[in-house]
Amino acid sequence: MDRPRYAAYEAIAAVHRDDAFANLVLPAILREEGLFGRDAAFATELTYGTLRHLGTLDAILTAAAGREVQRIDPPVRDALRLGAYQLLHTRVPAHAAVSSTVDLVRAVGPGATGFANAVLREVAERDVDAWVAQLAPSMESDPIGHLALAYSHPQWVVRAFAEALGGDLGETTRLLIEDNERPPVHLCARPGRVDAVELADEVGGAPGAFSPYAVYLGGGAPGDLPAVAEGRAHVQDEGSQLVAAALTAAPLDGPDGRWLDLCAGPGGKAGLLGAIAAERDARLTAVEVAEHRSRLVAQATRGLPVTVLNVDGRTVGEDPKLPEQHFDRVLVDAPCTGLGSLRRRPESRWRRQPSDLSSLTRLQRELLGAALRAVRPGGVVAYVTCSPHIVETHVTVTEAARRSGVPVDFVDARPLLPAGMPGLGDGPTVQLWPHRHGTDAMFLAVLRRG
Ligand SMILES: C[S@@+](CC[C@H](N)C(=O)[O-])C[C@H]1O[C@@H](n2cnc3c(N)ncnc32)[C@H](O)[C@@H]1O
Repeated sequence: MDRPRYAAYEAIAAVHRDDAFANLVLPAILREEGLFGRDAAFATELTYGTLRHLGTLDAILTAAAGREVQRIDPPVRDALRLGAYQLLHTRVPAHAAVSSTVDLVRAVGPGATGFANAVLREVAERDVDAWVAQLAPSMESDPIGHLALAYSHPQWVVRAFAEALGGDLGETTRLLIEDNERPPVHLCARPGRVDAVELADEVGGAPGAFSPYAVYLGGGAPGDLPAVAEGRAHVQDEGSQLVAAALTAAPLDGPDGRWLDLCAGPGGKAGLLGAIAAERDARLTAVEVAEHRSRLVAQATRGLPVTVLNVDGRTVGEDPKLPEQHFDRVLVDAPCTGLGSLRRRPESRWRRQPSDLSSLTRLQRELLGAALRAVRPGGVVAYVTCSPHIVETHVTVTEAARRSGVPVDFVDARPLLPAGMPGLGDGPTVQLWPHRHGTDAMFLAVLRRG
């Protein structure tokens, strides 16, 4: 059997059968199968592409099979998804996509080879645009339903994006298209260790458009880079760099040596904040509730002026290491739905549910409340999410500030980002976007305690 396709099938099946994460399970499968170079790249493209386009593929397979895709045996269903992806989204010739999928079905669901052959031949009758035209509701009658099917996102996610974009469906469409692209790897050149231009030269990449620390990697595995192994750089989306650096750019009167990161795991932003703290004689306390993630924070900040605490961030005022009114700058990079980084996690759009929002927003409010207790009068708090969902952004910030009983003012976050950055809106908060900035959709609100 074709090994790259088998590897892709195994990864997709593990995501659906075992709730695995594609970015973790696929590298292990590629190693087991001994796949490198072009074969590994092909298997990766098939896996990620199939998972991203799953919603549209399933609608097409349902029509082609004449029965709900959910009623097809799971191994055969995943093989068909992989075959349909090749037919509709790659340059693989139709006969090769069909015959390799039938071979796969012979191994994973032997009774279904005739069925698989017939369904894929039906899928191959049209291209993806013709299928969408046939199956999606019209843009006029049901724009959210249309965009969801055409660009393979759940309807509730499309609705949330459209709302955060002020109802602009043209921009929403550009965002959905961007979510289906393979995102480039961004590196963060750690200040004091390496300069972004030097790092770009060293790794054959290009300096980032906005963050002074960002380098866009051209290709290759970032884990193999000496700069990453030696702690001069780490992998981090440019948007994450910008919002972490914004906290350190907020003007402050008085002392500026005690910084706090209340949700630090696995340590990307703590790594950047720690490197900036080292240059400014400050010290960062990095809090993470999950033990294994707090160990990752310790690894990510080795050699930097960072103290890692494996405690619940909501214990400010109870834990003697987290006194109230003590810190000058506080970051709350809150747990969230992650709807702003769907490009990087191909299966996550199908896993997340609107029902996740209520427990997450409660936790977000409590953590931001704790941050407002931890910061000293005159100090600043940055609230960050990698989600643009307004319930996790504007609603959480407004509610947490209102309930905190602490006097706070919004600081305009736009001047805390590099000069000349386009598309930052009317302030005082900032929402970054993949289709506008090439970053994850990070949200940033900066509050100053009165
Ligand atoms: C969005 S992630 C933070 C990412 C991190 N700042 C970075 O840049 O690598 C949120 C983190 O908050 C942690 N967390 C969740 N609840 C927490 C709590 N009550 N106290 C402290 N950390 C918490 C999660 O385990 C998770 O690691």
